[in-house]
Amino acid sequence: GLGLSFKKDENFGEWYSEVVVSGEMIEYYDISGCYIIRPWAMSIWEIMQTFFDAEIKKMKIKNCYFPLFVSPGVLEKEKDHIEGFAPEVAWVTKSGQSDLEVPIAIRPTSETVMYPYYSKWIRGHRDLPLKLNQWCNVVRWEFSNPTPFIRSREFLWQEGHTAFATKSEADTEVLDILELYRRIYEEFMAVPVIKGKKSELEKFAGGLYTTTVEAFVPNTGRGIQGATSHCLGQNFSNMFDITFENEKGEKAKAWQNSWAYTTRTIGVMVMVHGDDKGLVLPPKVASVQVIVIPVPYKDADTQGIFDACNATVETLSEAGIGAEADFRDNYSPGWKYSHWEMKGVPLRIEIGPKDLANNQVRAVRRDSGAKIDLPRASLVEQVKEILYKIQESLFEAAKQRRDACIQTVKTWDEFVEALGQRKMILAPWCDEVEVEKDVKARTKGEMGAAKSLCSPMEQPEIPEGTICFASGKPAKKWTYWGRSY
Ligand SMILES: O=C1CCCN[C@@H]1CCCn1cnc2ccccc2c1=O
Repeated sequence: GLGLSFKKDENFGEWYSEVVVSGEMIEYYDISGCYIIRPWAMSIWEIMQTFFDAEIKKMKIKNCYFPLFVSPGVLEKEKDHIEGFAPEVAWVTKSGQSDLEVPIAIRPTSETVMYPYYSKWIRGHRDLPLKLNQWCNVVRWEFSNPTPFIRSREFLWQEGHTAFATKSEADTEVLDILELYRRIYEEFMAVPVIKGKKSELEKFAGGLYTTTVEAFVPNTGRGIQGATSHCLGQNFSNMFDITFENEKGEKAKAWQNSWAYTTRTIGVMVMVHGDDKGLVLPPKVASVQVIVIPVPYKDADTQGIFDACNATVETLSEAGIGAEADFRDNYSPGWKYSHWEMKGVPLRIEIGPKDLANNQVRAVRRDSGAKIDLPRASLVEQVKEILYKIQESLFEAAKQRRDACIQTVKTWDEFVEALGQRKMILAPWCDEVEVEKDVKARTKGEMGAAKSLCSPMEQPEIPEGTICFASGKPAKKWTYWGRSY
């Protein structure tokens, strides 16, 4: 088909909606906020899942599966945890023609589903640590503008729920998992993220503290929460009576964590790397890393060209490279170039009569458009090297674009100016909830208010006497602020 009708830098929202469909990742569905995840995106989810699942297995975390349905009594057990979220809970009220005696909730998250059983299973300190994870879907009936991958009423995620005898074990795991989330973004998606801690206002209200990896979308100037790793403290073990007899024979409350990343990761990757020709997939998450296109010329040895294409796919596949050929004879080479560029395949290999004669192939990089002639003799090493370079340069380019959007400020006026320039703003803050609420109130507008994104784990030095940009009180920490998704 034809190219995109919207340009990324001119109509970002329309560009995004179009590119996920034209790139064959998403099909729109007749229920608002719900999307079909097609194989081209599902394969990315599976590549990340394979990595993350292997890593948590190394940490002795076990997979399980709890029911989708939540009984109301248990869901509403924790008032302040649920109050802000209640409007998003979807309920089953009928089966067939008849009403259910009691409506049943569909899980928006699984704390209340799982923790009554944690209480039952955890008796003594030898039952700890209990570390479970599940790969599943969750439903949150949100009403703010639905966006494929970024904000949908049903999404896929993993949710880890762990219980420990001591706080220090929980604190350690929170950061171990956060590092895995950083790796998913930076090593696989080639998207730079900032590790940090959420403010009291922005954290998960049911927990003790929330850590996060924050990404940024330069085109919209909005931060986006990439994944979260919460320490729940003993809040839920108090609520659900998850106690154990410690070594001294005393009854003690478990220390818990919960952590998740979702299919939102795919949307962030599309937003950061995509361009006006379509998706741009980092090689690490591309199921097809190399697409081989035959370029026959009149009757010049067409079979020889096809054989060379097959041999190229064979050789690359044997070396563990995701390679395919497009032999469809009802499409021209030019059409195929555009098609596979739209799908974001990192590297294209063209084989025409000249290439055949010179025993070489013509490689074309999706990210830079660079054309490179590769002798067949050293094909595998060269392709591996090029894929490695594509991965690295995508990350470096994204990091440069993101860093160009960061502005450090000291005063309110500088803050407001930077916000107007759609920046991610690093400011010294007094860390008071009322002041954060005040910043939100003072920056309200049709673009949405500014909020705190995170306080980076890597804290720059705060010179003596530094005052908070918003309140003038003594600053306690450097914090990133901005508009967000
Ligand atoms: O993030 C995570 C990581 C995985 C496990 N859950 C935590 C916290 C979820 C917070 N949350 C988010 N939306 C909700 C929507 C409806 C009901 C409850 C909730 C809710 O508790």
